[in-house]
Amino acid sequence: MPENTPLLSVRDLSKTYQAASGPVEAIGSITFDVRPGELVCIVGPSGCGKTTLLKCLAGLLAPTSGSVTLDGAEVREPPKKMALVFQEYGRSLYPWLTVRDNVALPLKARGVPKAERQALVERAVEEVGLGHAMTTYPWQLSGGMQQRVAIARAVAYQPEILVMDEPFAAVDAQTRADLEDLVRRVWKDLGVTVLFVTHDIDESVYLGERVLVLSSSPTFVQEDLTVDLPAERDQLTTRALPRFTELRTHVYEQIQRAKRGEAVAATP
Ligand SMILES: Nc1ncnc2c1ncn2[C@@H]1O[C@H](COP(=O)(O)OP(=O)(O)OP(=O)(O)O)[C@@H](O)[C@H]1O
Repeated sequence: MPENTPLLSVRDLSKTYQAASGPVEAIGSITFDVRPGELVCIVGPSGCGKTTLLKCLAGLLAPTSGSVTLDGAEVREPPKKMALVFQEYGRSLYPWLTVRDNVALPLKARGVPKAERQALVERAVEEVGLGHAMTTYPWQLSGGMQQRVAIARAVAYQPEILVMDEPFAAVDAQTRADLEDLVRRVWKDLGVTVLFVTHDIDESVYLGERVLVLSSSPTFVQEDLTVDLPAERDQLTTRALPRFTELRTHVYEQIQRAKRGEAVAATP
C-alpha cells in the first residue's frame, strides 16, 4: 500500500443513542485518517465519546451515519485485521492457560500452522520482555506483566492496526512509564500501526506522533496535532524538553476549551 493511502479512514461518523429519556447525540461528526505505520493518540474530556468511537471502529456498534474503512473495506463487524488491548488486563487473559498458550490462542483460531505459530508467539513474548515467563500462568504475574502478555497476544496476531483503549489506566505510575516505552518499542520494532486512546494528556504527547483532540459530546475532532518531538523518546529527557511542555500545555488548553463548550472543529 502506498504510504499516503490511509489504512483506517473515519468519515463523518455520527452516533446518536436512543435512550429511554430520548435521543443522546454522543458523536456529532468525526473524520480522520490513520496512515500505515503511524502511532496516533486520541485524547478528549471525560464522556466525549471515546468508547463509542472505539466500538464503531471495532465493528461492535453501528454508527448512525458515516463510515469506517479499514484497508479499503468498510467495517461492519469486528475486522480480522484489527487487534484490541483493553484496560482490564485481568479479564482479558485466560487464567487456566500459560502465557504461551494465551498468546497462541488467536493464532490457533486463525489456523496458523504450529511451527509458524510457535515462532510468532516466541518473538512477541520476547519483544515484551517476558521470554522467561512462557510457562507461567497470568495469575502468577503482576498487573503490568499481564498487560504485557495482552500486548504480546495482540502483536503476535500481526494485525494491520493495534487499537489500545486506555490500556494503562489501571497500573501504577512506574509500571505505566515502562509500558509506554514498551509501546513505542513494539511500534518501532514491528512497524505496526497503533491507535491509542487515553485520557492522560502527558501520555498522549509522550507516545504519539500525532494527537487527535476530541471535543465534548456531540463530538468532533477539535485538533489534529503533529507531535514534533524526537523519535527517540525517554521518560526523563523527553518529558523535560521545553517542546514537550509546550505541546502538553497546548493540549491541556484545548481540552479546557472543550469542557467550556468553546471548541471549534479542526480544519482538515
Ligand atoms: N448505551 C447508551 N445509551 C445512551 N447513552 C449512551 C450510551 N452509551 C454512552 N452514552 C452516552 O454517550 C456519551 C459518550 O459516552 P462514551 O462512554 O462513549 O464516552 P467516553 O469518552 O468513553 O467516556 P469516559 O471518558 O468517561 O470513559 C455520554 O454522554 C454517554 O452518557
